This record gives sequence, structure tokens and C-alpha cells, in this order.
Amino acid sequence: MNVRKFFRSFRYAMEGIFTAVNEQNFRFHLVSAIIVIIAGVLTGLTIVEWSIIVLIIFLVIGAELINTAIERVVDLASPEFHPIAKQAKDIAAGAVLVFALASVIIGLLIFLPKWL
Ligand SMILES: Nc1ncnc2c1ncn2[C@@H]1O[C@H](COP(=O)(O)OP(=O)(O)OP(=O)(O)O)[C@@H](O)[C@H]1O
Repeated sequence: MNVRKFFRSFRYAMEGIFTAVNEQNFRFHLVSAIIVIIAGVLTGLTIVEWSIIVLIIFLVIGAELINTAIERVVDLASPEFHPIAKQAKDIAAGAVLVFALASVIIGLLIFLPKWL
């Protein structure tokens, strides 16, 4: 295994994450994640509940990263309006929405019984 190549790939991946931080949607997910973590600390969650919350936070952020990558590729391949380009962007955004909806439902299932 080439260790230098591995660390170089890691650095590029981190660059990708920092590039996406400039996206408004990505920041929205980050702020939402911080609010959920604070709520979790104040409410008191079990290890299993924390594991589920952490998993869903990373899944939503990962989905947003893939969505941003797809947006960039579409902008590169089709700077002019094209119905297929629209479908690609809208479907990628739809994927993030599906993950975000799942995270809201899971959040309600975990937090609501403790708060009520
Ligand atoms: N090349 C294109 N061809 C057809 N429709 C497009 C194209 N680019 C964008 N769209 C449509 O416009 C919407 C908004 O696109 P826009 O590029 O403004 O934002 P985005 O790429 O979704 O996100 P961001 O603002 O973070 O780059 C898309 O969801 C899509 O429906």
C-alpha cells in the first residue's frame, strides 16, 4: 500500500469537503447537525440513540456532498439549459431531501418520547 498516495487522496477529499462548506445548503445541514447534537446532550441519549443520530447526520452530509458534486459535473457538462441536466440536478436534490426527511422522522422518534 502506498501511504503517500493514501494521504494525498485524504487531503483531496478534505479539500472537497471544505469546498462544499461554501454551499448554503451544506451550511444549513451543518447548523442543523450542531443543533441536534446540542439537543441530544441536553436531553440525554443512550449509546444506541447517539449512534443512530451520528449515522443519520453523516448520511445527510454525505448525500449533500454527492449532490454538490453532481451539480458541479452538470454545470461543467451542460452550462446551457437542458432538460436532462435539469433532471440530473433535481433527482440529486431529491436524494438529499429523502435523507433529510428520514433524519427528521428519526429525530422525532428519538426526541419526542423524551420530551413529552
Ligand atoms: N443546465 C441546466 N439545465 C436545466 N436546468 C437547470 C440547469 N442548471 C440548473 N437547472 C435547474 O435550476 C435549478 C437550480 O439550479 P442552480 O444551478 O441555480 O442551483 P443548484 O445547482 O441546484 O444549486 P447551487 O445554487 O448550490 O449551485 C436546478 O435544480 C435545476 O432544476
